[in-house]
Amino acid sequence: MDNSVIIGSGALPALAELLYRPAVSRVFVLVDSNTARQCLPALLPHLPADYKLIEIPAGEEYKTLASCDTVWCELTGQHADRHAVLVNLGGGVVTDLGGFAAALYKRGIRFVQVPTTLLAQVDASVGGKTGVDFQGYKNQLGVFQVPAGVFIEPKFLETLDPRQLKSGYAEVVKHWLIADAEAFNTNRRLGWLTDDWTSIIQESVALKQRIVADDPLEAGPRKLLNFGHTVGHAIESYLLTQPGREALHGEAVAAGMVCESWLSVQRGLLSAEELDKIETFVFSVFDKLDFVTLETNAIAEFALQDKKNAGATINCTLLSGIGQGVYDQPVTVAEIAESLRYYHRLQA
Ligand SMILES: NC(=O)c1ccc[n+]([C@@H]2O[C@H](COP(=O)([O-])OP(=O)(O)OC[C@H]3O[C@@H](n4cnc5c(N)ncnc54)[C@H](O)[C@@H]3O)[C@@H](O)[C@H]2O)c1
Ligand SMILES: O=C(O)C(=O)C[C@@H](O)[C@H](O)[C@H](O)COP(=O)(O)O
Ligand SMILES: [Zn+2]
Repeated sequence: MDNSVIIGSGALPALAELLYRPAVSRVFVLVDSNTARQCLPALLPHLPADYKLIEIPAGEEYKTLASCDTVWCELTGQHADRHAVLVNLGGGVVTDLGGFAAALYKRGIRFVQVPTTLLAQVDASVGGKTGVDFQGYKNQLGVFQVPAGVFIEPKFLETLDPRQLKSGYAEVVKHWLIADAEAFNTNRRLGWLTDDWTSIIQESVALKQRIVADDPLEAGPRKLLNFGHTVGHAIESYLLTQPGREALHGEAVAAGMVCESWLSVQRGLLSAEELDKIETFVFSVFDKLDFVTLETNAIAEFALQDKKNAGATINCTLLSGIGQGVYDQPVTVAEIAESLRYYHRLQA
C-alpha cells in the first residue's frame, strides 16, 4: 500500500482496489452517527460484502479514549488481526480518532482516511497527526501515523451543514495566510462560497503536503500549520467546558487567527493594514465568538498546555506578512489574554 492522496470521482474506486488486495484480511469501517446515515450509502458499493461497521456518537465531545475503547472492543471481539484495515469515514473527529485507535491496536494496523467534511478533506486527513482530547485539552493524546491512503470525494460535501463548511474554510484561509498571499488576496475579493470545492481541496492538500514533507514530526516548519491554534485551541477548549456555547474547531481557529495576527502586529512583524485585511475577510465569513472580557484570562491559561511549548515558554506561530508564517515566537499568557480582549472589542 502507498500513502497517496486521491481526490475526485476516482477516489472511492481506488479505495476499493486497495481493500480487495489479498494482503487485507478484514475491512472495518468507522463512522459516527451522522456519517453512518449521510455518507455510508455512497461507500457501500466500494466495500467488500463482509465488512464490519463500528459506530461512535458524533461530535468533538466524543473524541475521547472512551470512543477508542468502543473501536478496540469491536476489533478485539471480531478477532481483527494485524492485516485488518480500518476505514475512517467521517470528519476530523473520526479521522483523528480512528487513526489513533488503529495505530495502537496490536501496535498498529493499517488505516485509510475517507474524509467527509471540508475540514477533514483540506486538513485533518492529511499529514498523519492522529489523536484524542484528554482532560479538556485538545489532542492531548496522539501519535504521528501515516494512513495507507487518503481518498477524498468532494461529493460528500453536498450533505454538509453550511456552518460545518465554513468551519473547514478556516483551515483553507490558514493555509493561505501562512504560505500563499496570492490565493488569500484573490479569494478575499471573490468571497468564500464557491461551486468548485475540488480545486480548493487540491490546492490546500498540496500546500499542506509540501510543509509536512519537510518536517513530518513537527520539529520546526510544520509548526506553521498551527497558526491560529495556540489561541484557537484555547478558545475551543474553554468553550467546550461551557455547555451550549461550544465553538466548532474552524470557528475557534478563525478567532485565533485574528488574535495571533494582532499579536504579530504587536511584535512589529505584520502591518496594521494587513491585520485589517485579515479581520475584514475573517468577519465576512465568521460571526464573532461569544466570550466576555472576564473570561479572557481563563481562556488564555489553556495555552499553557499547547504542544509547541518549551517548558514555560508558549511558542506561537505568527505572521511576518500575509502569506508568510513564522514559528517559535514566544508569547505570554497575559499577551494572549490581551489579544482576546482586542478580539472582543472588535465590531464584527
Ligand atoms: N489531524 C489534523 O491534522 C487535524 C487538522 C484539523 C483539525 N483536526 C481535528 O478535526 C476535528 C474537527 O473536524 P470536523 O470539523 O470535520 O468535525 P467533525 O468530525 O465533528 O464533523 C462535523 C460534523 O459533521 C458531520 N458530518 C461529517 N461529514 C458529513 C457529511 N458529509 N454530511 C453531513 N454531516 C457530516 C459529523 O457527524 C459532525 O457532526 C477537531 O477535533 C480537530 O481538532 C485535525
Ligand atoms: O497538521 C498540522 O500540523 C496542524 O497543526 C493542523 C491543524 O489544523 C490541526 O488542528 C492539528 O490537529 C493541530 O495539532 P496540535 O498539535 O495543535 O494538536
Ligand atoms: Zn486545525
